[in-house]
Amino acid sequence: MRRAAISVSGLRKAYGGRLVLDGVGFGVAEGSVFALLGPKGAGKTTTVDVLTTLTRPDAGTVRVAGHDVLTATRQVRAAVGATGRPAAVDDLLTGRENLRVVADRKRVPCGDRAVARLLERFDLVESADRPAAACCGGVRRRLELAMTLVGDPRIVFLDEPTTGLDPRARHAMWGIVRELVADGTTVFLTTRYLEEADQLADQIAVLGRGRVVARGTPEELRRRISGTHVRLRFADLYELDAAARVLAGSTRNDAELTLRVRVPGDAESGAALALLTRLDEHGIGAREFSVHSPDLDDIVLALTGERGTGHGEAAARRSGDGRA
Ligand SMILES: Nc1ncnc2c1ncn2[C@@H]1O[C@H](COP(=O)(O)OP(=O)(O)OP(=O)(O)O)[C@@H](O)[C@H]1O
Repeated sequence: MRRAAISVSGLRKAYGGRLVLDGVGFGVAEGSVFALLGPKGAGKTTTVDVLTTLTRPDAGTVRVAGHDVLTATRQVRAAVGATGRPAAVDDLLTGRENLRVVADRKRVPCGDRAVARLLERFDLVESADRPAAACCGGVRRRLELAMTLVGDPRIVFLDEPTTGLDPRARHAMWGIVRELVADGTTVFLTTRYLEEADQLADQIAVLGRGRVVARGTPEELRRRISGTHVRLRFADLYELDAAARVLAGSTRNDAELTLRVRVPGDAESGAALALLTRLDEHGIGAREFSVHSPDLDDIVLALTGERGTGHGEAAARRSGDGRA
């Protein structure tokens, strides 16, 4: 069992009489990736702010890197790096200068060498001497992350690290997060993309109405709402009838000539193939098939009754077509 990098229990925080966090609790194992998901205004940023000592909790116990955030603020700050306000990129400075400013603030020994290493590691050498304002989104995000990692913090907080990035830059960022974890860093992530949490997180906590409403691995969460289904489309009503008889319990749509079949959330990759094989054994061929996984909106809605912010962007949707 790995040690806890972060442990939170009974965390409460109100703003002007409005309770934002109402007894939040979770633990994050050292060297793991933890994702905090929740609809807009659920309190994700407030939680991160408490964990990084930017905001004082009203009640509860919050320990980060073994230190209490209220009584050992300095030690917590020395152990963590966070994207967002404290590491904000200065547009007028170059990437190298931005990194140097953070290194000086953190009193990192041999600052120039540390900066050069980070530029190299984050593929920022080419753009190092350009003003940050002239850099594209992916480069800026890498710079922001590099600034977060000045001084080699043991715990890194990433607030929506890939929002607004194109798929290539997003995948590059995922690679960086994986490298960090391979080096033993603990990553605390907030994201609106279920796919991102899926790809990166060992554990996910869903915040809703000021509480953690669900916790588990991405697969465990999927299973809880069991929304995964396979959709099969047939050439005509005759085939649809035959398939519906074979796949008892499926939902049919005569107008679209489709069958919708629920599958366990943890077996989706083989689910379509298994269904197609079963139909084939009865001499039935499907025109098209697609596997639909629940997205963040589905999960948040199912668990909290609140609509999330993913707008379906996060849908982990795989589809294919072909005859069985
Ligand atoms: N400094 C503050 N003063 C007053 N209210 C605040 C303050 N910070 C946050 N809030 C309120 O607390 C609630 C939770 O905000 P928070 O930013 O933590 O949510 P979030 O889950 O990060 O949302 P988002 O996805 O929009 O970033 C919101 O209703 C917000 O308006």
